[in-house]
Amino acid sequence: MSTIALQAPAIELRDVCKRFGRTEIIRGVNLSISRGERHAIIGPNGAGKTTLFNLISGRFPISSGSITVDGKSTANLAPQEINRLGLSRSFQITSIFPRMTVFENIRCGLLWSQGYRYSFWNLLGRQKALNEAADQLLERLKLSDRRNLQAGLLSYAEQRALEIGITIAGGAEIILLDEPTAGMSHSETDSAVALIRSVSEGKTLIMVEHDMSVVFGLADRITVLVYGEVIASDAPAAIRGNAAVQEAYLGTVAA
Ligand SMILES: Nc1ncnc2c1ncn2[C@@H]1O[C@H](COP(=O)(O)OP(=O)(O)OP(=O)(O)O)[C@@H](O)[C@H]1O
Repeated sequence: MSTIALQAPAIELRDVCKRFGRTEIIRGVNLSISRGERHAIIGPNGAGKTTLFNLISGRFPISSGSITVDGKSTANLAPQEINRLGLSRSFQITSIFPRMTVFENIRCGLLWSQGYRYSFWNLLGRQKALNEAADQLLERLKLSDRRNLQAGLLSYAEQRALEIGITIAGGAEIILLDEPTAGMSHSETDSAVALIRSVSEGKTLIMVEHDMSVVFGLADRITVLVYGEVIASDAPAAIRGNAAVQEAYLGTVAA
């Protein structure tokens, strides 16, 4: 790896715009996220947070501007190619396989990240190293005792934990989590925060989250998006004290 690449931010967006038809949803976003940073993107409903994730992860092409992951341009790259640059994302809606066991879901995440597809399942499923890696990950997720249960039978919070596991299974250095604690009780949220803290240790974490206790408890830096524009990007204390942010967003939620 070159020195330039070593110094590059994990993610950099320059003047990124996204239009759907004539509507401009993301309007000239500049954002630089350092390696190892835990970064939260907050803002009112419809501000464009998920769209931003979709642009970073390559689900949608940008209309103009540029995005780099680890110093490399993602222009014209498919989501799986961006994934191979070391970026992995979760979705707002759970994307687990409900009829497969918890163990099989994790093993699937590991296989997928290694570039294999389901047709290789049986052949590779016997591999001892793969099974061991899956079991280790289940332990980190505190789901070992659910190993052989159909994933669809897990509690909602456990399903979200499993999803985080699938997201990190490939060892990605940059993890994008979309509303990881949505729909959870206080105690479930506390467990999810502990899990996210542990799995993102030493990695770059970017999350979209509405729960301000999660945001202010986890993030090193917070970006506030309003109507597709960044109105502030700063340390949590500065965000909390920012009058424009208070007016546009924090005044309306418990922070
Ligand atoms: N594929 C699409 N086609 C057209 N419009 C879209 C598309 N995806 C999102 N939008 C619009 O872009 C705007 C931003 O949506 P987005 O889901 O990114 O907001 P958000 O900040 O994540 O909101 P929330 O907090 O409610 O999840 C919305 O007005 C939405 O209707």
